[in-house]
Amino acid sequence: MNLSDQQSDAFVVEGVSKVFGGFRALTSVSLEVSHGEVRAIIGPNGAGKTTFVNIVSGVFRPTSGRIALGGVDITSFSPQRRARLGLARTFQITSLFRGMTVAEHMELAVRGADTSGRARAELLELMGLADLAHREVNTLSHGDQRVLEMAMALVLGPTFLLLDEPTAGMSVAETDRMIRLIGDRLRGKIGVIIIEHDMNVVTQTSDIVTVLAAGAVAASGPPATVLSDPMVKELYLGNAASH
Ligand SMILES: Nc1ncnc2c1ncn2[C@@H]1O[C@H](COP(=O)(O)OP(=O)(O)OP(=O)(O)O)[C@@H](O)[C@H]1O
Repeated sequence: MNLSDQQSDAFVVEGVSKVFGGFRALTSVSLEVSHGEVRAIIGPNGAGKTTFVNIVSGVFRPTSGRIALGGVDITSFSPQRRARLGLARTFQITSLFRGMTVAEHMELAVRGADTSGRARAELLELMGLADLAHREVNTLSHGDQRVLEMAMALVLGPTFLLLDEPTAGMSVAETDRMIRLIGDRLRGKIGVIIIEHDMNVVTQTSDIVTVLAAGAVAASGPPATVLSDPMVKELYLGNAASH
């Protein structure tokens, strides 16, 4: 894969490696996510998922390799500059402010950009949060808080959204709602990269699953194929080394 050959609206990771001290956390990871695609990244503990998220979002620089968004090489861009180019993200740990309302969080999320209050209200409506606009966030359920974080990430109209374990800590009903939001509201409209442990979520939301193991891509393909692959099952059972 060559950055100059890529589809211009795709998100491209090309030969990315990351070394911490003497430890190689990622080894030549390459993937390409199309606009409108939902891509799940899975892998057992320690596979390199968090390192991957931090590199994609601009928290870490890769030791080698490149990242491009919409034909622009963003490898050296800060998280803020990536966001301005259309790459939004949510975090594993919730990052809301107690005492502030849902609507105030949406204002905070636009960071002074020229967006209308009406557009923000429509987004809240779309995400099922309209009735909660004037509630303080600490009075919301965990599920509503996570959906608000997603709405905040969407407020500037990103072309790609990175979701870091969006269903972590959710009840079954909350998880089902998140699956519907990703499937109905995001899929086909923007590119989504979802880091997820729940295979039910992966199966129901993603077009393609990429499996990371020991810092490298071990498999990639449609969820039904990848999740039934004996090698992938063994990775999760922790006995891949015996084969
Ligand atoms: N800052 C760091 N310094 C040294 N080693 C690190 C650092 N960050 C991560 N690692 C190592 O890199 C490997 C991959 O870690 P990473 O957190 O990316 O995996 P993960 O797939 O997110 O795991 P989990 O699902 O358990 O969160 C691990 O062996 C980890 O110990």
